[in-house]
Amino acid sequence: MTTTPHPTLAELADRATASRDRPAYGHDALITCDRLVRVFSTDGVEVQALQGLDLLVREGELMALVGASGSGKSTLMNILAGLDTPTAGAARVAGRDLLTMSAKDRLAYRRGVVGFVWQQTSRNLMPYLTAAQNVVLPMQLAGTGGRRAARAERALRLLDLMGIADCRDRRPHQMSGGQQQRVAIAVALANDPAVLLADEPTGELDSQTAERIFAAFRTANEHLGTTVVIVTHDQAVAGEVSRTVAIRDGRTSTEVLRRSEVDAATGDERVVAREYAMLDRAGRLQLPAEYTRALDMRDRVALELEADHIAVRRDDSDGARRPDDGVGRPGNGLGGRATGPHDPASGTERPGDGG
Ligand SMILES: Nc1ncnc2c1ncn2[C@@H]1O[C@H](COP(=O)(O)OP(=O)(O)OP(=O)(O)O)[C@@H](O)[C@H]1O
Repeated sequence: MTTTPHPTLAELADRATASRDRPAYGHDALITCDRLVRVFSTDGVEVQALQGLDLLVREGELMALVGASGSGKSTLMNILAGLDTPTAGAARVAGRDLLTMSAKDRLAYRRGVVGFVWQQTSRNLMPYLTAAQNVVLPMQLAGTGGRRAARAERALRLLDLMGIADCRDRRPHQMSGGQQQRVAIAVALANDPAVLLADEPTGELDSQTAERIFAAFRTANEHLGTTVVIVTHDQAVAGEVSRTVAIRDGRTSTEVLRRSEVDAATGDERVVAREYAMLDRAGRLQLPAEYTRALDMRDRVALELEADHIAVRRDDSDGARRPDDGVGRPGNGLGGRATGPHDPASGTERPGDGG
């Protein structure tokens, strides 16, 4: 639609209808985090663990979340698991509003809608129960899975799917760390959850075992259709999924999408990975620190709208030119706009903080 400086009433009505009919943010996603904020206050000090995080996960996805220590990954996982509540923003999982759920709904959510696997193998399983009994337990608590024999049968099927049927009568201390994590995945799947959340599930394991755990998540995703979100530091795991979302300073910053491409000439299949920056609904974008450093961009940059892209250039205005600049690169003067770190339109953002 073209915009005119003085729209007619009819044009205004058309615009209003167009924006009303536009689907809401995340309307078709299984997980929607919309400007999610979580502030912790301890001893009068406030920590903003999540600072307006946006994330959409579609049904049936198997994706990874990565980020430096303290970036907010566990905080997000605890919220999605229904163990913690956000301070502000919106979070919906499989149609449940995580901010307004009652205590009763929250319990039902934790038992039936999400399953989780934690890093510490000991946190996932009851030490005095066998593998099969551990898998039956969530069904007993939720009153699902039918009669006793049906629950036992389902437990065995899940252990079999995870490739550890032979461990069914063993207690956790009689299994390896990798076997325990695969039992933990079976436990998390017991009530057929919509989403499986895993926080560093391979953190305590060697790389070969980690590979097997990842294969178990893939099996759950492919055979049962479960949506899987894995927080990981493990580059190998991150490299195996089709989408990796990076969290930085409590916000989603970049996304890597991988897809297979067949080389037209040789017929060989290869995986192509491409990194994207996240553009939020206020139009904010974080530039990678290595890009801004390479071009010595700081404080403010000049933007130019081109036919199919937006150019971001170093601020070469007279006031900003530094003695060591050497070559000046004046903009073309066609509609260039400089934005600063405190542009009123962008709130209090620091573009590309290098953190
Ligand atoms: N219960 C809490 N009380 C106070 N601050 C907290 C609490 N939980 C987390 N934080 C703080 O919130 C920030 C994000 O923490 P979080 O555990 O989510 O990070 P993370 O990305 O999971 O880190 P790691 O990879 O080390 O587990 C950190 O600064 C952390 O110190």
